[in-house]
Amino acid sequence: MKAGVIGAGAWGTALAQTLSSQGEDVCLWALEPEVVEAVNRDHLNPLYLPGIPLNSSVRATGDMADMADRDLLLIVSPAQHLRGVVAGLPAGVPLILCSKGIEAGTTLLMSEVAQQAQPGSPIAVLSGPTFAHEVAKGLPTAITLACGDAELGSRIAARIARPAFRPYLSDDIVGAEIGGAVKNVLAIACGVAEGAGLGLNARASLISRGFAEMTRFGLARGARAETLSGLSGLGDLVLTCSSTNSRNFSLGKGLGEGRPASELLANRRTVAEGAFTAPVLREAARAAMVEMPVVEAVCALLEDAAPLGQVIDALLARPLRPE
Ligand SMILES: NC(=O)C1=CN([C@@H]2O[C@H](COP(=O)(O)OP(=O)(O)OC[C@H]3O[C@@H](n4cnc5c(N)ncnc54)[C@H](O)[C@@H]3O)[C@@H](O)[C@H]2O)C=CC1
Ligand SMILES: O=C(CO)COP(=O)(O)O
Repeated sequence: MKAGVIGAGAWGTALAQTLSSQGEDVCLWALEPEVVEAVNRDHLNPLYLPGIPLNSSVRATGDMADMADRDLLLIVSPAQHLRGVVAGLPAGVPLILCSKGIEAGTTLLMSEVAQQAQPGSPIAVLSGPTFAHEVAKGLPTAITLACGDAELGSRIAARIARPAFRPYLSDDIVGAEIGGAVKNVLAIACGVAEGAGLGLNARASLISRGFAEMTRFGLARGARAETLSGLSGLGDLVLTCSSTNSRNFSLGKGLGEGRPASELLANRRTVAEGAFTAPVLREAARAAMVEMPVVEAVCALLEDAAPLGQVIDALLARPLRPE
């Protein structure tokens, strides 16, 4: 069994570590030569997953040609790079998409992008409440594995499951993807509430009303409600909206403290996907006639379109309505 992991950020490295823990031959593709060197020489990824010793069986490469002999590929690039990355892969190999986002310019989900870039490759989506450093340490984690082909999904689930890493199978790819993409934007909103000192009631309201937005949008795009209330939707929303371990929550916290988005986003090495997803989600929601006021508010702050106080006041002044 030879798996390839494409993308050696925190999540790709954690997945490579988990997979390699039970005899899977794992080859990890990294963009940065210094990551390739550090993984192969020191069994560390100090750039993206500092302080976690990696299994010596995780081998890194900077050459996509090394993926030619892999029979399973996990795609863990930032969402906006997924199209380019997938286009360079060998054809016909099952792809597990682990990136969370919606493509700018097309408003396509990652599975739709991958289908365009590699039309012959079977696709599954892996998404859920999974902080990379916890998974890499072997802490207990449950995650959704969505696949339209039940037999392939079962085989992949059995192959990637580990004693403390439990995939739950679903056939709702769209639902799994929408939960993961939307929760990142809502985590920015919850971070804003934290940074601006709005209190825990405000955070709970944002999680709950944000989940209503996620559900409205998901249903409009063909997701199933039970997927959105599962690990890849509500589960990941709760995780990401409650901890500064989340890059999206931390970004929001900075915005809530009054720091400009341009400063918070400049020169960062790690990805806060919600910042890229927010305007694309707004565009897709407007096109589908779905109201997403929390998402609209996050966009206004990211675009520096209105002062923080005004954005908060506008949300609070919305007409009263039934829950
Ligand atoms: N970190 C986490 O706990 C989790 C992350 N994810 C998702 O996984 C995806 C990757 O995130 P992380 O591993 O956290 O990334 P990261 O923030 O740790 O690292 C950034 C990654 O982007 C890559 N990158 C930068 N420019 C690129 C380019 N031009 N082409 C291809 N790759 C490029 C870097 O090589 C690096 O792998 C994101 O969509 C994220 O939402 C999903 C679950 C958990
Ligand atoms: O997706 C994640 C956890 O499931 C990671 O969240 P952040 O990208 O906000 O750090």
